[in-house]
Amino acid sequence: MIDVQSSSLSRLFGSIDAKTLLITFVISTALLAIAYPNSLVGTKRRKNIVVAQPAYPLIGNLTWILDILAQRTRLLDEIYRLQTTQAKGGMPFTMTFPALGGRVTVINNPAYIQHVQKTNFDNYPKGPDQQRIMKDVLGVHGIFASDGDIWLKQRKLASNIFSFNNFRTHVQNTVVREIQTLDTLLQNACQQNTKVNFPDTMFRFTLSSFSLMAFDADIKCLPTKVEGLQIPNQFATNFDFAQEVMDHRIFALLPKWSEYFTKEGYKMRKALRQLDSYCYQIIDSRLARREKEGTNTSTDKTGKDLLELFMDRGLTREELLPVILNFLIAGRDTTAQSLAWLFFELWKSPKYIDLIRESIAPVVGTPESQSPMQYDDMKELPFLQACFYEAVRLWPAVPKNVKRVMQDDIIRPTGGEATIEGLPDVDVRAGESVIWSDFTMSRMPEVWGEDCLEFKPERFLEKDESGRLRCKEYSQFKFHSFNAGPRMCLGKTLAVYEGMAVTAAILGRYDVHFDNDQMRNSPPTYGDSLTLPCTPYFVHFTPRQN
Ligand code: HEM
Repeated sequence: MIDVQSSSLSRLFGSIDAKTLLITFVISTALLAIAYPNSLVGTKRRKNIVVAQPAYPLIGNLTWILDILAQRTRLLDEIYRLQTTQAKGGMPFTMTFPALGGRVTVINNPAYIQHVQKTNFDNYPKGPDQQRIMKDVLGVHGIFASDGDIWLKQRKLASNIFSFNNFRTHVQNTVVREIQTLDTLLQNACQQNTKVNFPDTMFRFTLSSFSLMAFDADIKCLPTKVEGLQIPNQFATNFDFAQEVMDHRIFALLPKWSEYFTKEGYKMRKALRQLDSYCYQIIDSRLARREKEGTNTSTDKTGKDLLELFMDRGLTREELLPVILNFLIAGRDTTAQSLAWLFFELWKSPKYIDLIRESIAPVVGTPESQSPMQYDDMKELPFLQACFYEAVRLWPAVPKNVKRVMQDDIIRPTGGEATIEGLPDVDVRAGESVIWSDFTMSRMPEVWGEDCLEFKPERFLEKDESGRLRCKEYSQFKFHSFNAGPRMCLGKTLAVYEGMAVTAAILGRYDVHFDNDQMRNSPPTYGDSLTLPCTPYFVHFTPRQN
C-alpha cells in the first residue's frame, strides 16, 4: 500500500525537487497575498466599503476573532469601537474570517436594517449559523432558530396568548399576583435590614411570573423571605450557562463536535440534561392533568396558556421541550435584564426616581395604600414608560444579531427617521452574513443625536394634539431594541407592562439605597451571553412613608 502511494507520488513529482516545490509555494503564496491583501483567501472582493482593521493578507480579520475567543477583548465593545473609530458617520464595514460564511458585513444603521428586515426579509433568514449555535438548547424548530413555515406557525400560535383579552385577564392577573409576592419579599428584606442582589431578584421575578402565565408551572424561585434568595435556582444557573456557551459558538472556528473534548462541552451536556429533565417535569405533569381533566387545563379559564395552545396542536412531548425553552429565554431574561439596567441608570440619575414617583402617585396611590398597576394604567404613565424605553434603548436585551444572505443582493438604504446622508449601497453575496448591534446603534450620534450616551427618558416624550404628554413611538427600525419587521418581538407589550408595573411597585413603596462604593468602584457591566445580563449589584430597601 505504502509502496503504491509513494511510487505514484514519485511519478507525479518525480522530476520536481524540494527547492522547486518551495519556490512554487512562496510564489503562489505571494500571488494570493496580492490577490487578497486584506481579506481571507477565497472570499469575494468588495469595493467601496470600509475594511475593519487589523486585516491581513490571506487571513483577513482572523486575529480579531482570536482575541475575542480568547476573551482578550469583548465582542460588543469591539463592534462599537470599530463603528465609532473606523466607520464613523454610520458607515457600514466588512470583515473576513473563517466563520459565518467567510465575509461579514456590519450594518449598524436603521436605513440598512429596514431593507434586511422588511424590504427583502426572505433573503435574510436566521439560517444555518443560528441553528448551529442554538440547536441543542432551543431546537431547530423553536421560534428563535426556525425560518419559513415552521417559524410562521409557531408565531401565529404563540401570538394568541398575547391577545388583547388574554392580556386583560390571565397575563395581568399573574403579574399582579407575582408583584404581591415580590412586595412580601422586599418587606421582609426591610425587616431584616438585608440588602438584595437586584439583578438576581428581577430574574427570579420574571422566571416565576412567566412560568406561571405561560405554562401554569410554579417554579418556586421567588421566595417571600430573604433567606430564600441564598438558594441558587438550578434551572436559572444551567440556563445562563447554556446561553454563555451559545454566545461563544457564534465565532467558533472549530467544528461543533470538538465540544465533546472540552471542559465547557462536558459542562454544557450536563446542564442540558438537567434543563431537559426540568422542562419534562412541567410537560409531563400537564399531560397527566389533560388526561384527567380534558383539554382546557389552564388554571385561569379565561384564556388558554401557551403550553395548552401548543398541546392542542398535537405536539409531542419532545416537540414541546424547545417551546418551553424558547419562550423562557424570551420571557425571563429580557425583561429582568431591562429592569436591572433601568435601576442602574436610576442610580446614576436619581432625579428620575423623584420624577417617576411624582408621575405615578395619582394613578397607583400613596406608598401605604398603593394598588398594583393595571394594564389599562399604562397609557396614564407616559413618563414611567419613557424611562423603561430609555433603559431598553441603551441596554438592548438582544444586543447583536446575525443573518445569513441567501441570494446576492444590494442592500439599499431605505426610509427611516435616521437615514444618514451619503450612505452607500452595500453589495452582499449568497452564503455571507450580515450583522448589526443594537448596543452600538443606541450609542451612535448619527442615530440618536449627540446625547446618545445619556440616559434621557425625555427623548421618548411628546405632546399629543390636546397638549397631553404621551410616550413617543419611534419607527421600529430606529428604536430597534424590540426588533422590527415580521419578526418583531411578540412580547413587547407584556415586557413593557411588566417592567412598568414592577418599577412602580418598587419605587412607589420603597426607598432604594444602592451600595455606592460598589457602584463606583466596580460598576455593573454586561455578561457575555446571547442576551445582555447585568452583573450583580446590591440594593437596600426601606419602606417609604406617605
Ligand atoms: C424588554 C424586553 C424585551 C426585549 C428588549 C425583547 C426583544 C426582542 C428581540 C430583539 C427579538 C428578536 C430576536 C431575534 O430574532 O433574534 C425578540 C423576539 C421575540 N420576543 Fe422579545 N423582547 C423582550 C421581551 C419579551 C417577552 C417578555 C416575551 C414574552 C414571551 C418576548 C417574546 C418574544 C418572541 C416570542 C420573539 C420571537 C419572535 C419571532 O422570531 O417571530 N419578548 N424580542
